[in-house]
Amino acid sequence: MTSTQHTAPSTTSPAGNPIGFGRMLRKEDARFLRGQGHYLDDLVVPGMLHAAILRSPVAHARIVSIDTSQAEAHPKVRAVITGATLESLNLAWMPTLSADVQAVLATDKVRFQGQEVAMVVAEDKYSARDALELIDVEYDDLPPVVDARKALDPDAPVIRDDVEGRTDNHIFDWEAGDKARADEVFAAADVVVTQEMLYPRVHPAPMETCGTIASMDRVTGRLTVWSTNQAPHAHRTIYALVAGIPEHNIQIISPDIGGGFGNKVGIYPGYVLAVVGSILTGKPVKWVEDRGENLMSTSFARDYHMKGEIAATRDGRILGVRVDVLADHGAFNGTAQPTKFPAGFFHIFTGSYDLEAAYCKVTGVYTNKAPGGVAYACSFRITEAVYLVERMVDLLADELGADPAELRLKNLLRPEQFPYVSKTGWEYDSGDYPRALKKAMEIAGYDELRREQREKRERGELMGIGISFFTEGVGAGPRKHMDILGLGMADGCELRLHPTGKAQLRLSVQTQGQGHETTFAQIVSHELGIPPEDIDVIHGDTSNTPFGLGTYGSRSTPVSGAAAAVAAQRVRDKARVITAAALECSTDDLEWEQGRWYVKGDPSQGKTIAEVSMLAHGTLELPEGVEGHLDASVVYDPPNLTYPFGAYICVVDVDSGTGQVTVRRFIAVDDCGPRVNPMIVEGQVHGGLADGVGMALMQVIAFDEDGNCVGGSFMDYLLPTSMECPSWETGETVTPSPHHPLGLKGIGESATVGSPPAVVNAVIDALEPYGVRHADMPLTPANVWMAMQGRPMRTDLAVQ
Ligand code: PCD
Ligand SMILES: [Cu+]
Repeated sequence: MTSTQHTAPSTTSPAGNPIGFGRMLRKEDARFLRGQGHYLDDLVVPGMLHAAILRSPVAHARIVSIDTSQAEAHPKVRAVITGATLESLNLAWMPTLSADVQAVLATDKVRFQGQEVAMVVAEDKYSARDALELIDVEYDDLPPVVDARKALDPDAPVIRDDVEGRTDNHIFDWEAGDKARADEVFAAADVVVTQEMLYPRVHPAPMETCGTIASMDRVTGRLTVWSTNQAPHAHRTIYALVAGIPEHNIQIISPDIGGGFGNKVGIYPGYVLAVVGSILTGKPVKWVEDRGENLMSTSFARDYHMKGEIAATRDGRILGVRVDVLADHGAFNGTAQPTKFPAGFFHIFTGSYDLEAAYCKVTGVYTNKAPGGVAYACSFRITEAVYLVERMVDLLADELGADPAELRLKNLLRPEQFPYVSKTGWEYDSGDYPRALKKAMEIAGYDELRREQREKRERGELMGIGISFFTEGVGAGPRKHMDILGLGMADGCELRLHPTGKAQLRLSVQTQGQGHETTFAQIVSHELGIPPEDIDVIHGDTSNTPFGLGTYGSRSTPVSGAAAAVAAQRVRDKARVITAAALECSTDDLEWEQGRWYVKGDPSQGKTIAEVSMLAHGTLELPEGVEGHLDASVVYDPPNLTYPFGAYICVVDVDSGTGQVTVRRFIAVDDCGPRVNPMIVEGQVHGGLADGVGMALMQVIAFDEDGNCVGGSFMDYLLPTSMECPSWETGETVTPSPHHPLGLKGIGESATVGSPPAVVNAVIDALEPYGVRHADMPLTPANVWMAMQGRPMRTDLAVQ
């Protein structure tokens, strides 16, 4: 045997990318930046027709009659579908993700402004829209329930009279924690602070709106659905269950997605209608909503009215938190969350602190508003929970006259307490919280900022410093703990190694802009030592990928990322056996270095993964029990959620003349374990911070007294731009998850979760000279101004 000189493996690929983790440009950007992305509305299916939806102009009314004759007479119209059409197909109602039903098209009543009333299918989209105006609907107005706090009044109109025997607007009562113990702790505490607060109704508002193309082949009975959705496999199963189409005859293709943020998890009436339209016309039918439809009718987020209480000793030891929540779920309970958790993971509201007791009660109610309750950048209500506790801690600091940073440092869980079981039953896997907060304070120059603030206050200038510390539980989830509609939350993954050593990774999760085509290739690259550019990531097509529940709740890295790592490890183990056979040695004699098995003590004798792959496909006689090829497939059931955390500090200036808030600095220290691609992680954090500034300062889907949605366009529902955002200052600590094979925790939602309380805490801190204790988001100039006058506003109602 010829012995070649052995050199250490290269840490970069021929294309200059890292082998494994590290900064690299996103593989997908080559096509996005050159206009080669394929979003739903780019797709043209031969013979395709176009659909448009007629929506209710009012929030609550009985439908007296619908006349479609003129629309049907329109020369380009192929079909007009009403609730009556659907009733004949038994499709007028569809199940929601929370065991309720939702009208696909209204039959009896309309229950929110923007609700689907009829669909027109026409030869082009303009004709479809024109024909909507030819439909004549007679409504008999009913009083709407707009204020969630009045939904349970005895004389409130009953919204869901479609459900037999229903006499009120109550959906559920749910509680967590130990009430008796919490009451004891509160009774004995030196200090108790109470505050009511609203996490306003907001909207994920992805850049691309929702839409679908449905094609039912009358000959084969095969349904192909292209849709911009975050969970193609779950959609396939739901279509099978709802429409009774055999699941193997359904293919869901999720193309490039222009942002999801939770908005594209569920199934909307328009999707079902496109399928019906295709069945009726025998042609593919495309339906894409416009911006107003997206904001007015698809899943909103939050809308939690919370009453928080925090108990502590006089010297600042936090003893307990209690909270009572009124959750506005709109007209149908369409909340997307694991079955057992009607209030999502809200009971993580104990935050990052070592408490003695905690208790929460959540009551869900119907109102005449759009349904949903989606986890917009929030692992199922964690955003609300973090906001609650971080506001309460600041209120406590104010009450005690303590510095909010000091108070947090005093009460944060200590590293030696992990794994830590919270008072509401969560097992936090790992963390070093004080280190993260100290690091953020160091980057911010905290003491210096406080000195600057004191000086400014003397001059009458309003400057505020806001802190928030958050813990999330992401990566849903262990099948022993959670499911969605009875489906467990494990993810499948398949890794194929081609003879030449190039690979293909097939995932059940679905990227929406997060960069999975890059980071998942990096995960495999990390385990196998092959260049990331040689690993093709395939997703978004149910016929070409293994089953899994999709991408939301920052679950891709914790669940599918683990699946990919385990698959790669299996390939590596198999490669070891084949290398041993080829080199005629024992597997025990082999040692691994990046990308290669070699003989201990003789590094020149070895085989790279590419070489082994060729051998595995070749004629080499393989040992007993070893199949040819290196492929591996895995289903990963996570043992626990992963618990990323972070410490954020926001610095604002408030104009005392106008109430205008300027976010001057924002420091974000995040810990998501090791970072697969630090550039992508920073991008995720930047995006989430901007989201947080938007929610804190400018966004709310508000309603007037008639139930009109005041926020149905980007003229009213404002998105933050770089003009409203500072240059973000980021930092990191790294605490690996002990149960994830690579220690990875999710990051996708962290910044959206952690930033709103930091901004609000900063604004309230700035308003201290005015004695302001609290004001609800969004802290618009008007709202800040009113708070300064001692007259804080109801931000959810457009009429005061
Ligand atoms: N450690 C670590 C982690 C992570 N990572 C990365 O980062 C990202 C993210 O991740 P995650 O955390 O896992 O997550 P996911 O699952 O992937 O995703 C999801 C998320 O994501 C975020 N982000 C984003 N971005 C973009 N661009 N777009 C979008 O849409 C979005 N969305 C949002 C949301 S809202 Mo929900 O749905 O609401 O629940 S949830 C969510 C990816 O790529 C990964 O790989 C790394 O690197 N490292
Ligand atoms: Cu939430």
